[in-house]
Amino acid sequence: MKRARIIYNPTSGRELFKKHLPDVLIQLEQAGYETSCHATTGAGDATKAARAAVERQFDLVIAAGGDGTIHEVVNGIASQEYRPKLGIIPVGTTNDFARAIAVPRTIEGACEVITTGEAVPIDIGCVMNEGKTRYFINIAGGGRLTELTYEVPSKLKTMLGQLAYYLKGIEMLPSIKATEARIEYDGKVYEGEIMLFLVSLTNSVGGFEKLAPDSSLNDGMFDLIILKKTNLAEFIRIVTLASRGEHINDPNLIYTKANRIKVTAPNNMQLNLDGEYGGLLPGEFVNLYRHLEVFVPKEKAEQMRAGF
Ligand SMILES: Nc1ncnc2c1ncn2[C@@H]1O[C@H](COP(=O)(O)OP(=O)(O)OP(=O)(O)O)[C@@H](O)[C@H]1O
Repeated sequence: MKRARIIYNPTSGRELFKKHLPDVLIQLEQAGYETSCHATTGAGDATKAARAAVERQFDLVIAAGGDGTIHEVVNGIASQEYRPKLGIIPVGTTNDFARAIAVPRTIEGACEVITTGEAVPIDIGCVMNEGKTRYFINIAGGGRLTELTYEVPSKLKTMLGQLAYYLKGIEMLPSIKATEARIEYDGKVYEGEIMLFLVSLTNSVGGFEKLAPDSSLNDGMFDLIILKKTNLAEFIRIVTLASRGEHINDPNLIYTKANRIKVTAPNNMQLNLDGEYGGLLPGEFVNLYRHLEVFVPKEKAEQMRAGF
């Protein structure tokens, strides 16, 4: 029998996962997995639990939580030589990664993807900053706006879900200022004031499903977005365009693919990794080609093979 380890965050989203755990265990048992569980206790615990699952050579690690939990689990696995397959049960607030790999946002549906879907290799982002190596699965970014994701209190997210981010975004608008940065990408350089930069692995970021419309999960390339300095009115106009995927040809924006990206910023720019604080820049980003096998629905696996 194959062995699976569920790492779940009991505080994720609307805090519903634990109630469904017996059903999940039955579904996995029927699919041939002997399964055990770990409930996370706080920040960083999912990384430790994932590392322990690697050491114990589990075949499958299931991250049940929001993007923060998935991020932590990936950070426990990605640096290791033996990497168990990854399953996702999205019970968080935004669940960007689940949306990007077409995993349904019901517990039963997500479990079915693990039991009847296909494990496909996908790219993982790696960043070296502050003398550490960290990994991300969805997006890295810098600039004042990207800091709002970890300024939204957990209680507010439990109560309001996605709306909490929008409220925080509106509250922050007047304080969004441009910052100096130098961004080197595959031999090219942009230097100047920017509102934000994003290094994306998927097309689904912060609830914006068309932010990086050309992104592919397994082409070994990041989608790099640099938003140059704008005034507030321009900024709001571009965000509105971005919600419809119509921003990429805007002259205030650079949108390109790159495999290696180096960012330096003189003013202590913070790095956001999958919605979590990821230390200070400078940093260097490398795309790890097809580094981790993740369960996706069969149709999605076929699409990916066809190059979508
Ligand atoms: N027992 C716990 N109590 C409090 N916080 C926890 C606990 N376990 C994990 N955490 C922290 O909660 C953070 C956020 O969790 P997670 O991403 O799963 O849910 P979310 O915030 O509801 O969703 P999203 O990230 O999609 O907005 C994790 O990064 C982790 O550090």
